[in-house]
Amino acid sequence: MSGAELAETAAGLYARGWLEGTAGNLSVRLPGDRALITASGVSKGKITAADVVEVGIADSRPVRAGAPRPSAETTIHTALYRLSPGSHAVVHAHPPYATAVAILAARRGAGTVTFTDFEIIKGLGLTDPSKVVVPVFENHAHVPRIAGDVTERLAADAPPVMLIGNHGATTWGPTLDIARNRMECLEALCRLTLLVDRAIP
Ligand SMILES: CSC[C@@H](O)[C@@H](O)C(=O)COP(=O)(O)O
Ligand SMILES: [Zn+2]
Repeated sequence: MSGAELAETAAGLYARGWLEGTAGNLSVRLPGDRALITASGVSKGKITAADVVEVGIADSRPVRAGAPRPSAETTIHTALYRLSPGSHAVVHAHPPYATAVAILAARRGAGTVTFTDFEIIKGLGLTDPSKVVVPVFENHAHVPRIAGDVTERLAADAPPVMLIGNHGATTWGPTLDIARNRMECLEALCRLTLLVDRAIP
């Protein structure tokens, strides 16, 4: 896995309008309990090899001195790698429909959003694709607090997708392509739900 693969996937998501401004962050797991993550505050539409940072999964800190500042959401990525040893990539984006659902869920104080009987649920790779309960985490200003909530609340059998209230979505999986596909599936679920006006508690 390399910075070039992160850049290519990020550019694709940016082109879809899911990473406006400097929004979004992507990472891949590296050997040796490390991860390669996008730098903070740069346009993910045009990142280069200079805009990715190696961090430790245990401490979320850059491995090398003088590296660019890693994503502000590094602690969420590393929490997911610690919770899910089979996951090798994490994608965070602000896709419009998923973000709209995250806003509605936060307004209603909903800790989960349930999607039922959509064919696209199968794209999440669940054992039972008839229904998916997506956790919604509070968007604390201090991001490590969100990571703490993820560590505390994410069940062992949780789906590989989550929403952050008033903010966006994060997905993960065994490869970067799969984590990106899951983001597309979550966005489709949110779009369909808003189109047919169902599912939000
Ligand atoms: C455009 S502001 C968005 C940020 O606050 C954050 O939510 C985000 O997605 C990107 O943060 P970053 O630190 O660049 O990885
Ligand atoms: Zn974000």
